[in-house]
Amino acid sequence: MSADKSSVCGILGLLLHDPLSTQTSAAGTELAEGLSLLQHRGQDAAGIVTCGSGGRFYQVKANGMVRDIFDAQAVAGLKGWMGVGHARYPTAGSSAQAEAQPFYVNSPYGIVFAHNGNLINTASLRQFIDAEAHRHINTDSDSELLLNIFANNLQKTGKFRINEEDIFTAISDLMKTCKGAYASIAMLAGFGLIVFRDPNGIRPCGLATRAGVRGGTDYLVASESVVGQGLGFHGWDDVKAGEAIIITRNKITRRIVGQPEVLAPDIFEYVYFARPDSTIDGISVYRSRMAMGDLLAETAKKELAKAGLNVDVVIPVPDTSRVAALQCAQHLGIPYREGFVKNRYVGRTFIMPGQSQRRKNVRRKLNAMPMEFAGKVVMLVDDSIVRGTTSKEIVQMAKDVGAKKVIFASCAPPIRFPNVYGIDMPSRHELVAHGRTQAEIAQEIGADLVIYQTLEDLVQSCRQFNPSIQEFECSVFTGKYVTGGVDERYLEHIEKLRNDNAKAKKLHGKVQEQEFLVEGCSGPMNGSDSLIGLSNHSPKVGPTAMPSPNDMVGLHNSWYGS
Ligand SMILES: O=P(O)(O)OC[C@H]1O[C@H](OP(=O)(O)OP(=O)(O)O)[C@H](O)[C@@H]1O
Ligand SMILES: NC(=O)CC[C@H](N)C(=O)O
Ligand SMILES: [Mg+2]
Repeated sequence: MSADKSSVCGILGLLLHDPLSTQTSAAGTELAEGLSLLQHRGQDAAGIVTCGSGGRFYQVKANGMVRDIFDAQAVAGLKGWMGVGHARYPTAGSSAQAEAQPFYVNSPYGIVFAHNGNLINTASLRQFIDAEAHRHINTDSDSELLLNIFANNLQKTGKFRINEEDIFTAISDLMKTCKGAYASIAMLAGFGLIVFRDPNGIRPCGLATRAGVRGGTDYLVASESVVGQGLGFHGWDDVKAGEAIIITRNKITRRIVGQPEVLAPDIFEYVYFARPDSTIDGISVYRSRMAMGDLLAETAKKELAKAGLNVDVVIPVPDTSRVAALQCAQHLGIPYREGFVKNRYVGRTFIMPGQSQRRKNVRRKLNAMPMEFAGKVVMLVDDSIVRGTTSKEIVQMAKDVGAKKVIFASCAPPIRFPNVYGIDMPSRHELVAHGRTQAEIAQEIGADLVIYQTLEDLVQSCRQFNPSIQEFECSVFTGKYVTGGVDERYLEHIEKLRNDNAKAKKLHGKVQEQEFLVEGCSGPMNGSDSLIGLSNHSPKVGPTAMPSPNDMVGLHNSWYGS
């Protein structure tokens, strides 16, 4: 993962009570700010859609980083009192701009939709949507499918105006049909926000409130609590597994609609994805990483004694592992040193399919300080070893600057299986631990010894802060998928999508698509874009591309503010 940093998504929803905000870009401004606090979750594309007077939607979305897409001009066009945002790293379909979120469908009622997660039964859903629901799906994105299942369930009521019961029933039916992970936010034109989390609550999502500027309550929904804190919201509350929440200007209604509602949050959020200053399902990410360091130290003590090694210094692999490495060093009573300095100005290298490019990128990103390594037995601590690209390169760098011996310790157990719930883990054969013993992994990355956290200790690092959580989603370590229903055919399918060759091909396709756009033709469009023709696509190519806000053709809506 080192080349792309994160490979999950961030979702965000905001509803302001202030009636005057209908005419301003107050919500759009805060959404852009909030999205920048979720940037670590996905750097491929970002989008915001707001809803203004008359239920009209305004949209800005593009490939690239939040700060590049949402400049003052873009934000100024995002008018309205509520909105939805998304920062994307694709796990299904491609990274084409047409698959950037939020998605939109005009029928019924006008729905905007953002999704974090991944569906595992897309083939049968696609068949249903096509053959039975007769709805058009224009991309390979699973999120567009999820939106259309939701829209179809609402449409089935046949009502001009739906009520809360109808919405809860639609989501309950969706949860029976859609398998996989989904933390989702839907915005109904002129009405409000609808939030739901799959029956295992695999991906994180919570909400918070604050007093509105002219009275009433403002609502925020986001993947991580850090957004609430950053925007001045209080009382962070996680959406429960299988829960659906309807938020309007005047009221919030919550109900568990999914079965079996066994919370099993993805443990990798704590290991790597989430920001340390977030709390997810009642567990501080920071504290869980400290605990990972403590428990890793216990395992390290045993393994080092077995190998007859005495460590001189503990060095983290920046950034994520710092918290755990410091704690591990303290627990072992061994000095902690920042032996690697990270160049924080190396931006994301836009989609890196090749292994050689990834390796170069590690060297560009990290630099070793010789005095911390020379003549020493060093223990490097990282949060996880995925492909082994970072560890291999880093071990070599440590040796190049004179380390006597290099021990590599991981806060997570060996990763041997792909993730199917919204993390773009590489294909099995690209995982360095797949089919290798611990000794073989050490040999592969060039370390004198590799130490892994046990799964039991990793679970304990998180669970001790919220013992009510009975289960965590740990399939990347165990191959056991919490939802069931992941068969070998599906795994083969995602392997084909995720291996380096496939990504290289996609990249090629993307370049072609961009060239296509330069010539002024339209690329693939998602639902809404078919209404607004080309305007969703930036006429420019490259990271500086900046779309102008689009006035999406919204239905005139009498729910609010028309
Ligand atoms: O085995 P690999 O395939 O190399 O992947 C594992 C590495 O990737 C991540 O770091 P990254 O540089 O993405 O982010 P960070 O700065 O948050 O640690 C993670 O923290 C590991 O260091
Ligand atoms: N990482 C994610 O949550 C991605 C969401 C969705 N599956 C997509 O590919 O756009
Ligand atoms: Mg790292």
